[in-house]
Amino acid sequence: MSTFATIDDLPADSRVLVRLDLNSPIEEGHPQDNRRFERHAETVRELADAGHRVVCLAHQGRPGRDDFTSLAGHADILAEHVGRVVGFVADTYGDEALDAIDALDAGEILLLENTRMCDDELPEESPEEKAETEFVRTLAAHVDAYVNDAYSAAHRKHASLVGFPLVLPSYAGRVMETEYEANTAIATREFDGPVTMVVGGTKATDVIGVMDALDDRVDRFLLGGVAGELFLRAAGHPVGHDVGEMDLFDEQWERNRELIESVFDDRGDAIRLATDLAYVGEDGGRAEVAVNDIDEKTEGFLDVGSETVADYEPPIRESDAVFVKGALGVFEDERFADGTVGVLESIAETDCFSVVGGGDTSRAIEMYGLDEGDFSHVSIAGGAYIRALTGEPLPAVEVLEAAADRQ
Ligand SMILES: Nc1ncnc2c1ncn2[C@@H]1O[C@H](COP(=O)(O)OP(=O)(O)O)[C@@H](O)[C@H]1O
Ligand SMILES: O=C(OP(=O)(O)O)[C@H](O)COP(=O)(O)O
Repeated sequence: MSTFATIDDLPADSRVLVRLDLNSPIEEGHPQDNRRFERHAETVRELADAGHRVVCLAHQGRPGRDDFTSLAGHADILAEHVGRVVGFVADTYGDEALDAIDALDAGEILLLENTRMCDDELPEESPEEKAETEFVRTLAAHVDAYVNDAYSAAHRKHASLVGFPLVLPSYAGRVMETEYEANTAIATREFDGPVTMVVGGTKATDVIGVMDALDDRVDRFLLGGVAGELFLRAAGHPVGHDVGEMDLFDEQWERNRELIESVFDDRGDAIRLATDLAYVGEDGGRAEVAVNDIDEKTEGFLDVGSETVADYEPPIRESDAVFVKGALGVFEDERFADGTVGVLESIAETDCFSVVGGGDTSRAIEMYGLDEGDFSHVSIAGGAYIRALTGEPLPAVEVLEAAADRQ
């Protein structure tokens, strides 16, 4: 059981700052609806129905990346799920934001601009330093309480996640409560047979550190996505080619090279890498190549190949538990969905304990008509849930717990 206070403890008629995680896939500049909106809408609706004035904070993407956008479109999607108007101001803590907060009536909802557009938000610093920032001090003076519902971002020491609990009465929202409880129970669960982790996606920096820390809990790792290509590089294959403006490979390789090589040296026998990869062929369709036939780094690989999908099926079938973090390919494009969908189908066919995590990855379940009931738990958290598996505390949860002790 958690030791934080929840919104059941929130005093009546509060003006409350609520941190959500609406970080979503962006297509042609527009956020795509996903289960993060649906889940957070429950907390927001409950607060508004109870007569609180609700000021929402959230982030989208990372500066310099294509997915770094305004939250204007997010407000519309959130409103649809909540069933109430959600006002939006393109400001984080300036006069426009403060006037809109002050003008809220009971039951009204406001979403402020992307927290990462504010300089105080991102550098990872201690909660004490974050609590001193102008962003936190200014907003805190205009509200009565803080609610953190963003379990999926709780592994980040950003101002909107760790600063407010030091200066405001603080509570966990419904998503924070349920995700915390589910993921903590999973982290402490014992399994009799082999435990497998499917590791993919773009955030290699997050997953490689966790692979190292999960040394004694996971028996084998099945790799794909950007993380998988970085390990293929460590194995001497010339893969991992940056396409467009997204610097996914070279920067992450430089940053993690030593760790990747050391994890590979220590756990090489537990790590399964793709034996073939898929790319855009000359006719614009999906083409595949065996990893051993790749001589130079000329292609951007967007999925694992069909031989790899077949290779990954037996270890999944023999597992007692399978954890998924990150997609094995760019499944949003049907041509490159085979790896992600193939692995999810293999898991769905077994009766092992299974968890699928990640805001993007969990979306593949509904996009490709898989049945959520075939998985033990589908989490809207990715990095936070695998961090929880290591037993390491999440900074944003720790400050909520400390706040409850003081309240
Ligand atoms: N080889 C690849 N190159 C570029 N993007 C990839 C590749 N493989 C997977 N992806 C992308 O990874 C995304 C999921 O990454 P990530 O954010 O790490 O996971 P999640 O949000 O599920 O935690 C998917 O949207 C998918 O398009
Ligand atoms: O989407 C998120 O994490 P996830 O991709 O690990 O699920 C969170 O919003 C954290 O975002 P960040 O990884 O850009 O800090």
